[in-house]
Amino acid sequence: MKESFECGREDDKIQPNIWLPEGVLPGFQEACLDFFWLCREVVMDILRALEVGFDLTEGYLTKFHTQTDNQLRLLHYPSVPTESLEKDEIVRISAHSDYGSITLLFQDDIGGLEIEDPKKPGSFKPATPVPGSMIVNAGDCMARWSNDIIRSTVHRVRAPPNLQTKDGMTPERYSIPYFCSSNFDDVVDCLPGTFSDEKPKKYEPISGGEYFMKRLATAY
Ligand SMILES: O=C(O)CCC(=O)C(=O)O
Ligand SMILES: [Fe+2]
Repeated sequence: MKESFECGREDDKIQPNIWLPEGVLPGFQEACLDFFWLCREVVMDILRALEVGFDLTEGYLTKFHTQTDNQLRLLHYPSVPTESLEKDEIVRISAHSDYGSITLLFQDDIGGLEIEDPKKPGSFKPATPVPGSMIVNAGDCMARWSNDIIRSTVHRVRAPPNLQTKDGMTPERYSIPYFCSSNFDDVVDCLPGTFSDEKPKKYEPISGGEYFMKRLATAY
Protein backbone atom coordinates (compact mmCIF):
# COMPACT_ATOMS: atom_id res chain seq x y z
CA MET A 1 0.00 0.00 0.00
CA LYS A 2 1.56 3.26 -1.14
CA GLU A 3 1.04 6.47 -3.03
CA SER A 4 3.39 7.91 -5.57
CA PHE A 5 4.18 10.88 -7.75
CA GLU A 6 6.16 10.31 -10.92
CA CYS A 7 7.87 12.53 -13.43
CA GLY A 8 10.21 12.25 -16.38
CA ARG A 9 11.75 14.69 -18.81
CA GLU A 10 9.50 17.62 -19.68
CA ASP A 11 9.49 16.94 -23.46
CA ASP A 12 8.24 13.33 -23.18
CA LYS A 13 5.25 13.17 -25.55
CA ILE A 14 4.26 9.58 -24.72
CA GLN A 15 4.05 10.01 -20.94
CA PRO A 16 3.79 13.77 -20.36
CA ASN A 17 4.38 15.04 -16.83
CA ILE A 18 1.29 16.03 -14.87
CA TRP A 19 2.03 18.82 -12.40
CA LEU A 20 0.00 20.28 -9.55
CA PRO A 21 -2.04 23.40 -10.34
CA GLU A 22 -0.06 26.65 -10.40
CA GLY A 23 0.47 28.01 -6.88
CA VAL A 24 0.09 24.64 -5.10
CA LEU A 25 3.45 23.64 -3.58
CA PRO A 26 5.53 26.45 -5.13
CA GLY A 27 8.97 25.19 -6.19
CA PHE A 28 7.90 21.53 -6.34
CA GLN A 29 8.15 21.19 -10.12
CA GLU A 30 11.54 22.88 -10.24
CA ALA A 31 12.86 20.74 -7.36
CA CYS A 32 11.67 17.53 -9.06
CA LEU A 33 13.19 18.44 -12.41
CA ASP A 34 16.48 19.61 -10.85
CA PHE A 35 16.74 16.30 -8.99
CA PHE A 36 15.74 14.34 -12.11
CA TRP A 37 18.64 15.83 -14.10
CA LEU A 38 21.08 15.53 -11.18
CA CYS A 39 20.28 11.82 -10.90
CA ARG A 40 20.86 11.53 -14.63
CA GLU A 41 24.42 12.81 -14.15
CA VAL A 42 24.97 10.19 -11.46
CA VAL A 43 23.70 7.28 -13.58
CA MET A 44 25.82 8.45 -16.51
CA ASP A 45 28.89 8.34 -14.21
CA ILE A 46 27.96 4.82 -13.11
CA LEU A 47 27.54 3.76 -16.75
CA ARG A 48 30.99 5.20 -17.52
CA ALA A 49 32.42 3.13 -14.66
CA LEU A 50 30.73 0.04 -16.11
CA GLU A 51 32.27 0.79 -19.52
CA VAL A 52 35.69 0.64 -17.84
CA GLY A 53 34.75 -2.53 -15.94
CA PHE A 54 33.54 -4.30 -19.08
CA ASP A 55 36.50 -3.04 -21.11
CA LEU A 56 34.17 -1.26 -23.53
CA THR A 57 35.04 1.77 -25.62
CA GLU A 58 34.33 5.10 -23.96
CA GLY A 59 30.69 6.10 -24.49
CA TYR A 60 29.52 2.59 -25.35
CA LEU A 61 26.86 2.50 -22.62
CA THR A 62 26.16 6.21 -22.21
CA LYS A 63 25.25 6.55 -25.90
CA PHE A 64 22.37 4.14 -25.23
CA HIS A 65 21.04 6.55 -22.62
CA THR A 66 21.00 9.85 -24.51
CA GLN A 67 17.19 10.05 -24.78
CA THR A 68 16.83 10.11 -20.99
CA ASP A 69 13.76 7.88 -20.88
CA ASN A 70 14.16 7.88 -17.09
CA GLN A 71 11.62 8.16 -14.32
CA LEU A 72 11.73 9.81 -10.91
CA ARG A 73 9.26 8.32 -8.43
CA LEU A 74 8.41 9.88 -5.06
CA LEU A 75 6.96 7.17 -2.83
CA HIS A 76 4.99 7.46 0.40
CA TYR A 77 4.03 4.36 2.36
CA PRO A 78 1.36 5.38 4.93
CA SER A 79 1.51 4.25 8.55
CA VAL A 80 -0.14 0.82 8.86
CA PRO A 81 -0.55 -1.80 11.62
CA THR A 82 2.72 -3.77 11.94
CA GLU A 83 0.80 -7.01 12.37
CA SER A 84 -0.88 -6.54 8.98
CA LEU A 85 2.52 -6.05 7.34
CA GLU A 86 3.97 -9.09 9.09
CA LYS A 87 1.04 -11.25 8.03
CA ASP A 88 1.27 -9.93 4.45
CA GLU A 89 -2.31 -8.61 4.71
CA ILE A 90 -0.92 -5.23 3.74
CA VAL A 91 2.00 -5.20 1.31
CA ARG A 92 4.28 -2.16 0.93
CA ILE A 93 5.94 -3.51 -2.20
CA SER A 94 6.27 -7.18 -3.11
CA ALA A 95 9.45 -8.85 -4.38
CA HIS A 96 10.43 -7.67 -7.85
CA SER A 97 13.36 -6.50 -9.90
CA ASP A 98 13.28 -3.18 -11.76
CA TYR A 99 13.04 -3.21 -15.57
CA GLY A 100 15.65 -0.76 -16.68
CA SER A 101 19.42 -0.59 -16.67
CA ILE A 102 20.13 1.04 -13.30
CA THR A 103 17.99 2.31 -10.43
CA LEU A 104 19.19 4.80 -7.84
CA LEU A 105 17.25 4.42 -4.60
CA PHE A 106 17.09 6.91 -1.74
CA GLN A 107 15.30 5.88 1.45
CA ASP A 108 14.52 7.56 4.76
CA ASP A 109 15.56 6.04 8.11
CA ILE A 110 12.47 3.84 8.73
CA GLY A 111 13.79 0.66 7.12
CA GLY A 112 11.99 -2.36 5.73
CA LEU A 113 13.73 -2.56 2.36
CA GLU A 114 15.05 -6.07 1.78
CA ILE A 115 17.29 -7.57 -0.91
CA GLU A 116 17.14 -11.20 -2.03
CA ASP A 117 20.31 -13.23 -1.61
CA PRO A 118 21.16 -14.22 -5.23
CA LYS A 119 22.65 -17.49 -3.95
CA LYS A 120 19.56 -18.33 -1.88
CA PRO A 121 16.35 -17.51 -3.76
CA GLY A 122 13.55 -16.70 -1.33
CA SER A 123 15.96 -15.55 1.39
CA PHE A 124 15.96 -11.79 1.97
CA LYS A 125 18.34 -9.55 3.93
CA PRO A 126 17.59 -6.03 5.20
CA ALA A 127 19.10 -3.12 3.27
CA THR A 128 19.49 -1.10 6.47
CA PRO A 129 19.24 2.65 5.86
CA VAL A 130 22.58 4.45 6.00
CA PRO A 131 22.20 8.24 6.41
CA GLY A 132 23.30 10.18 3.35
CA SER A 133 23.71 7.06 1.24
CA MET A 134 22.21 5.95 -2.05
CA ILE A 135 21.53 2.39 -3.20
CA VAL A 136 22.38 1.41 -6.78
CA ASN A 137 20.33 -1.49 -8.11
CA ALA A 138 20.87 -3.23 -11.43
CA GLY A 139 17.70 -3.72 -13.46
CA ASP A 140 16.68 -6.56 -15.77
CA CYS A 141 17.84 -4.71 -18.87
CA MET A 142 21.37 -4.54 -17.40
CA ALA A 143 21.21 -8.28 -16.65
CA ARG A 144 20.21 -8.93 -20.26
CA TRP A 145 22.84 -6.61 -21.62
CA SER A 146 25.61 -8.17 -19.55
CA ASN A 147 24.46 -11.73 -20.34
CA ASP A 148 23.73 -12.10 -16.59
CA ILE A 149 27.24 -11.13 -15.43
CA ILE A 150 25.46 -8.35 -13.53
CA ARG A 151 22.33 -9.81 -11.96
CA SER A 152 19.29 -7.64 -11.34
CA THR A 153 18.51 -7.09 -7.67
CA VAL A 154 15.30 -8.65 -6.37
CA HIS A 155 13.95 -6.42 -3.60
CA ARG A 156 10.82 -5.75 -1.55
CA VAL A 157 9.63 -3.58 1.34
CA ARG A 158 8.21 -5.21 4.46
CA ALA A 159 7.89 -4.30 8.16
CA PRO A 160 11.15 -2.82 9.46
CA PRO A 161 13.05 -5.34 11.64
CA ASN A 162 12.88 -5.10 15.45
CA LEU A 163 10.41 -2.27 15.38
CA GLN A 164 9.06 -1.38 18.84
CA THR A 165 6.09 0.98 18.96
CA LYS A 166 3.51 1.67 21.66
CA ASP A 167 0.58 1.74 19.26
CA GLY A 168 1.53 -1.27 17.08
CA MET A 169 1.73 0.92 14.01
CA THR A 170 4.63 0.90 11.54
CA PRO A 171 5.52 4.54 10.84
CA GLU A 172 5.07 6.03 7.40
CA ARG A 173 8.04 5.64 5.07
CA TYR A 174 9.32 7.77 2.20
CA SER A 175 11.63 6.65 -0.59
CA ILE A 176 12.71 7.92 -4.00
CA PRO A 177 13.69 5.51 -6.77
CA TYR A 178 15.17 6.91 -9.98
CA PHE A 179 14.74 4.43 -12.82
CA CYS A 180 17.19 4.70 -15.68
CA SER A 181 16.24 3.03 -18.98
CA SER A 182 18.15 2.69 -22.21
CA ASN A 183 16.89 4.63 -25.23
CA PHE A 184 13.53 3.21 -26.26
CA ASP A 185 14.59 3.31 -29.94
CA ASP A 186 17.93 1.52 -29.52
CA VAL A 187 18.41 -2.24 -29.62
CA VAL A 188 20.09 -3.81 -26.62
CA ASP A 189 22.22 -6.86 -27.38
CA CYS A 190 24.69 -8.73 -25.13
CA LEU A 191 27.80 -6.58 -24.61
CA PRO A 192 31.05 -7.51 -26.37
CA GLY A 193 33.07 -9.74 -24.07
CA THR A 194 30.06 -11.13 -22.18
CA PHE A 195 29.50 -14.11 -24.50
CA SER A 196 31.61 -16.74 -26.27
CA ASP A 197 31.23 -20.17 -27.88
CA GLU A 198 31.40 -21.70 -24.39
CA LYS A 199 29.06 -19.10 -22.87
CA PRO A 200 26.47 -18.25 -25.54
CA LYS A 201 24.10 -15.30 -25.40
CA LYS A 202 21.15 -16.02 -23.14
CA TYR A 203 19.03 -13.24 -24.61
CA GLU A 204 17.84 -12.09 -28.01
CA PRO A 205 18.45 -8.46 -29.02
CA ILE A 206 15.47 -6.20 -28.15
CA SER A 207 14.79 -2.46 -28.26
CA GLY A 208 14.60 -0.64 -24.92
CA GLY A 209 11.02 0.46 -25.73
CA GLU A 210 9.81 -2.98 -26.76
CA TYR A 211 11.29 -4.51 -23.63
CA PHE A 212 9.72 -1.85 -21.41
CA MET A 213 6.27 -2.33 -23.00
CA LYS A 214 6.52 -6.13 -22.69
CA ARG A 215 7.34 -5.80 -19.01
CA LEU A 216 4.52 -3.32 -18.43
CA ALA A 217 2.10 -5.70 -20.14
CA THR A 218 3.05 -8.52 -17.79
CA ALA A 219 2.91 -6.27 -14.70
CA TYR A 220 -0.59 -4.84 -15.29
O1 LIG B 1 10.53 2.00 -1.50
C1 LIG B 1 11.56 1.38 -1.78
O2 LIG B 1 12.57 1.44 -1.06
C2 LIG B 1 11.63 0.52 -3.01
C3 LIG B 1 10.74 0.98 -4.13
C4 LIG B 1 10.87 0.10 -5.33
O3 LIG B 1 11.49 -0.92 -5.30
C5 LIG B 1 10.22 0.46 -6.62
O4 LIG B 1 9.43 1.43 -6.66
O5 LIG B 1 10.52 -0.21 -7.63
FE1 LIG C 1 12.01 -1.58 -7.26
